[in-house]
Amino acid sequence: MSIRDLSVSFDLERGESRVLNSVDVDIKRGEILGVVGESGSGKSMFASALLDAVPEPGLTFGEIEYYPERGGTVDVLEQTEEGLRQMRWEDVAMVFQGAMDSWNPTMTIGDHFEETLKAHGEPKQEGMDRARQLISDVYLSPERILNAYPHELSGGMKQRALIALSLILEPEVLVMDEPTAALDLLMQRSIIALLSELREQYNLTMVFITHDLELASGLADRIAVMYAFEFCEIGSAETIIHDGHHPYTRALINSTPNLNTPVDEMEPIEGESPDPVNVPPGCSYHPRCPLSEEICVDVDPEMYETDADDGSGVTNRAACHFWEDVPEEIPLHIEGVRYDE
Ligand SMILES: Nc1ncnc2c1ncn2[C@@H]1O[C@H](COP(=O)(O)OP(=O)(O)OP(=O)(O)O)[C@@H](O)[C@H]1O
Repeated sequence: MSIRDLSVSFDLERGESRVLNSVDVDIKRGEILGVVGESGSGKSMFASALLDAVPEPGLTFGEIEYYPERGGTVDVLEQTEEGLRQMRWEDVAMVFQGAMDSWNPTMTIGDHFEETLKAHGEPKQEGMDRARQLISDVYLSPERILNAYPHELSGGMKQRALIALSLILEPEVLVMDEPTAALDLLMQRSIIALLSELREQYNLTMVFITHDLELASGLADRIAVMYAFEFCEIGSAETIIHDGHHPYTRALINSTPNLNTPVDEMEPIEGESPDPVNVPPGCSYHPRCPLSEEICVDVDPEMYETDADDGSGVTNRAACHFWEDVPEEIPLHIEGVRYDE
């Protein structure tokens, strides 16, 4: 997918609320892009905008081009209702935040699979065979799950079943908004491992949205860090965790609690995340940034190339006037522990 100048705004009584501001990114076939940031930074808006599914009365601007494997180009924001309906699920599927609770309590899990197949005109027998395969792929028992009502399943089982359901129409891209929220650590890790396997097995491209940078680093090839409704840094997961060049990225790592961290070494990020109606001028992070100078108040920094290519074929970029000084000025106190190490 190629995303250019993607923005979302709401017209509020107190002014224009720009909850996604001019995001540019290319998502390569087969890659997993993690998007991380504080609560309210615009992550869900980015996810919804990718499917032109921003809640009313939000307006989405910019360009999203999706290149399906069958060839051609789909201009996502120019689709008719029917085009969008087809694209969602069949090309780009999404697991929304809190979707674990969106199962209809009066229907079995099997009914949900059947209904989805029917709504997209897919043959039932073949589709349900695929459902059984997908349910075993997510390490659940097909017979038990298909006949169960949602309330009979644990949170982790519901989430796994939901991931299976999202793949029923064989999408190429899976967008997931906080798919492991509300699950315990062990279950989070097992879902991350599962997503990794599914990517290989079904050749999926994934966008994985989370507030948890460590979790993202265990799964994603590349991580985009969101601050104030924009990407402030993007790079390989390795670079972002160990060698980020934006002060916010490093603050986020230093503020991440780790079981081995003594309480007095934890560093919560001072100040508040911005209000979308009143984003600070210049660099939006300047009011909270320890390196802030006059230029940061006056000039919105461009995305600087911080290292052309760290060997992974990924170019890392950070929107900071002082990106060269950041690693020395803001040391990482808390070594990020990657889940896959
Ligand atoms: N329906 C809406 N109308 C107007 N503003 C909204 C609406 N939904 C969300 N917002 C605002 O959009 C901004 C971005 O919200 P978003 O849900 O994308 O954040 P997030 O990073 O996903 O946060 P979280 O991790 O808490 O879900 C927030 O300031 C929020 O208040």
